[in-house]
Amino acid sequence: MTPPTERSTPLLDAHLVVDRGAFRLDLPLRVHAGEVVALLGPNGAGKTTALRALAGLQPLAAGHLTLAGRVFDRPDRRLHVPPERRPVGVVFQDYLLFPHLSALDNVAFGPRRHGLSRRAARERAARRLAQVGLAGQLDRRPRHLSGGQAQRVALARALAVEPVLLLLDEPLAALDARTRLDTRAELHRQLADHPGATLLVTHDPLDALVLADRLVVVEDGRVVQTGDATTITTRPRTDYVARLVGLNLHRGHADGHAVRIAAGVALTVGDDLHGEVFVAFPPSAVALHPGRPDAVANTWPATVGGIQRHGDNLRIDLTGPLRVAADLSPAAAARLHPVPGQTVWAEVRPSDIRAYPTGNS
Ligand SMILES: Nc1ncnc2c1ncn2[C@@H]1O[C@H](COP(=O)(O)OP(=O)(O)OP(=O)(O)O)[C@@H](O)[C@H]1O
Repeated sequence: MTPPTERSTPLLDAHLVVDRGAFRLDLPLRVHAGEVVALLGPNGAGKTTALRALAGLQPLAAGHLTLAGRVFDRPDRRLHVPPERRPVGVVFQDYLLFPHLSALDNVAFGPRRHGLSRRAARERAARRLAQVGLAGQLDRRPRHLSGGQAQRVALARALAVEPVLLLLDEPLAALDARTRLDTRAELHRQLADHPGATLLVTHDPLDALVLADRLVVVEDGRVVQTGDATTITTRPRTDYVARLVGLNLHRGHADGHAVRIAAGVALTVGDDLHGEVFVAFPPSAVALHPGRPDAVANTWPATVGGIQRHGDNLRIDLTGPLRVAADLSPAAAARLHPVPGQTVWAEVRPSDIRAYPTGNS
């Protein structure tokens, strides 16, 4: 989609404040027409709570929720519109299809409730199912559908009410790896055609990166980072995001090209910066040597911790002044023979390190 301008009015404009016991979700959220936003975060971050609040299943403690200019939640004015009166379509993680209804009647259910005649609702449902490639499966009950087909029925059902806001809760989590790949591509096509706002809740970074225009990362009920896929994957701002995108991340103090990271470790970086910075580099950029290498910059002594297989390589966790993951090719591993507890020297080339200020996101 064309990126929305900063000034255009978002279709979804919300500030979700929800209390669940000791946990508080405090999440500003704006999604424009045609935009797909992924809400990404670790277990317990508050993703499901946000989704339930948007659907109207969870009352807000404070804040507001506006869809296409209409207010649906304003606790300070005691305003709360119940789920069934919201222009919201939801694809639940396990789809929640009605087992006793055919695919067609599952999809026709929403339009019927919105007042369409039985015939009009079934016509719309048939059209929706055809759009997701299920024209031949209209009469099938959910138990006779494959996982991928059930997912598409659930999507057709959510879209059949022509929602202003489409909510997807881990939409591919229930599928096996192969079906996931095909269904992800299919879902991407369907979302591109959806004129409303879409919010995708997931803890799978691949789903978020493939399906979303923008990512909002939450940890412990708060937004920790937001941006497009490139920003998130190249400039992580928390350990969680760095792990998600497979980068080593450290904070340090920059003085030109030199960044002081920890006691005794300073890294030379390509970027010329001053003040507090993040430095990020991939495990594949870390070379390991049995003794001190000749390179003058960016070497430090480290201790081999855990060793795991990582694709064709070995992933080594290094302890010492910097906790860093390093990937060793089979050839490099054969030369080094890493064993836990072994002392090695780590080296990263300045050109492989990205440095950026901690201040703005
Ligand atoms: N019924 C409840 N009562 C009290 N606290 C709850 C309840 N349900 C969830 N919580 C708390 O709310 C917080 C957010 O949970 P939530 O399910 O929204 O996270 P999530 O990001 O969706 O996690 P997951 O990826 O594991 O589904 C958690 O700390 C959890 O302990």
